[in-house]
Amino acid sequence: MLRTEHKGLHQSLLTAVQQAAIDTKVLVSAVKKVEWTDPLLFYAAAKQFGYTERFYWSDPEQHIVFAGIGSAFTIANSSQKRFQDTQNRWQQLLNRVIVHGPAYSFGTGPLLFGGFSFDPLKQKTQLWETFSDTVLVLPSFLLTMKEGESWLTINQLVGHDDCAEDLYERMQNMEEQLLQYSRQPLSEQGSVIVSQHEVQTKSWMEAIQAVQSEMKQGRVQKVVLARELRLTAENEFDSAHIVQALRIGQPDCYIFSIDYQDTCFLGATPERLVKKEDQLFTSMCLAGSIGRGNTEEEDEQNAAELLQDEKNLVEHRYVVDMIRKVMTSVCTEVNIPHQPGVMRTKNLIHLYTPVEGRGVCNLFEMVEKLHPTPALGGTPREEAMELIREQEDLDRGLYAGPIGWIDYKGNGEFAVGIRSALIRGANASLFAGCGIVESSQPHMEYEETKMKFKPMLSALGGSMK
Ligand SMILES: C=C(O[C@@H]1C=C(C(=O)O)C=C[C@H]1O)C(=O)O
Ligand SMILES: [Mg+2]
Repeated sequence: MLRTEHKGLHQSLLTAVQQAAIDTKVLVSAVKKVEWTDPLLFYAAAKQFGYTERFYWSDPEQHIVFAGIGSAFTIANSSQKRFQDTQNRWQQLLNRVIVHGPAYSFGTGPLLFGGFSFDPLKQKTQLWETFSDTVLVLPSFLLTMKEGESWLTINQLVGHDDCAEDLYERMQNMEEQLLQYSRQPLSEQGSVIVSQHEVQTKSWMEAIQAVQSEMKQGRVQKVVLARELRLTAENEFDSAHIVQALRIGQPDCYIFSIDYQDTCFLGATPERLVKKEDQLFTSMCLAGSIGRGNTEEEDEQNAAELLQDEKNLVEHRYVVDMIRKVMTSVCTEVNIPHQPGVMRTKNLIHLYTPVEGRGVCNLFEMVEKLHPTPALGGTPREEAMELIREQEDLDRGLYAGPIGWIDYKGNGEFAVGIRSALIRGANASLFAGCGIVESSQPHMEYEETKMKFKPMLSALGGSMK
C-alpha cells in the first residue's frame, strides 16, 4: 500500500492513473477533516442528488457514527464461502489503494459497510429480492463522526484511461454540494400507518410446539423462531426520518440503515456480534428477556426476576457456552464473567454477559465463526438451523444477520440485525424472534416478540396493543 501524506489529492489521482493497468483499477481514498456535520443530514442529502445507495451506522456509545453515500465498489454475492470470498476481494482491492490524508484513525479511509444474510440456505422469497446473501459497499462518500470531529473520506476507483483533472473536479464539486446540503435540517415528516398485520401467528405458535417436540427427542436444546409484522403507510416511508426516530427512541442501541436500490433494511439493535480493534475482540451474549417496569421499583423487580428465572438463564447459558468456545479457540486472555448482568433498552431488559479476548484472527473469520450464535440460531447450531429452515415461514434475509463495517486496517464492528425492518415504498416488514427452549410457554414467547416489535413500530409511527 502506498501512502501519500503530503502531496495533493490531484497528485494522488495522477499517480493512480499511472499505476492502473488495462484491467486493474487503483483505489484512491482521500480523507480530510471537515466542519462538524451531522451524519444523518449527510445521509438525508444523498436523496437530493439521486444516489440509490446510502448507509448509516452508530454504536451505542457514539464512538463512531457514520453515513455513506453511493458505491465506489460493491461486494454482492451468494457464494458458499462468502466470508472468505469477501475477505479475499477486500484484500485484493486494498493491494492497490492510495490513501491520501492524515494518519489512520479507526473508521475512516476505505471502509466496507453492509451485511450478511442470516442463512444463505433458506429458500428465498420476493421480500428480499434486491439483496444478495452478502452486500458490502465501499461508499463513494463517507462522513465519519468521532470524538466530536467530522472526517470526510472520498473513494474513487481510477482506471488507466481516466483523466485525473476531471475526476478531481467532480470529486470536489460533489463534496461541496453534499456538505452544503447537509446544513439543512430534516423536514418534519412522520408516517401515518393505515394497516398493520401480524403474519401467520397461528403457524408460528405451532412451530414452537414442533421444535419443542424435537427438544423432547433430544435433537436440539434451543431454537430461535422469528415472525413478521407487516405495515402499510399512507405515503412512502423515508428512512432518514425513521433513523432520526430511532436515534431519539433507542439511544442504547446500534442504529443502522442500508438503503440499497430502493429497499431499506434498518433498525436499532442492542446486540453486538463482534468488534475488532487491533488485537482486541469484544463480543457479548444477549439472550433472556423481560419487559421494562412502569415505575423504577417495578423495573428493578423485573430485572431481579429475570436474573433468577431458570428458563431465561438456560436460554442465556447456551449463548455463553458457544461464544466462550469460539473465543477460546482463537483468542488468549479471554474474559467472561461467571454470572450474567442485565442490559436495559427502552422497551426490554435482557440478560447480558460481556466477552473479550485477544487474537490475530481477521474480522470476517471471527464473524463466520460466531454467526449465528444461539441468540439467533440455536443449539446445536446445524440442527437448529435445519429446524428454522423447516419450521419458520419467514424469509429472514438480513434480519438476525451480521450488519456492520470493516476498515482498511481490518478493524471494525458487526452487530446483529435485530429490532429491524425492511422498507420498500409505503410497505414495511418488521421482524422479531425469541429463543425457544423446552420449558418455553408459547403464549409467553408470543408476548416477548410483541415487545420486540415495539422499538421499530414506534419509529415507524405504529403502535402495539
Ligand atoms: C431474536 C431476537 O432477539 C434475541 C432473542 C432474545 C430472547 O429470546 O430473549 C434476546 C435477545 C436477542 O438475542 C429479536 O429481537 O428478534
Ligand atoms: Mg427469550
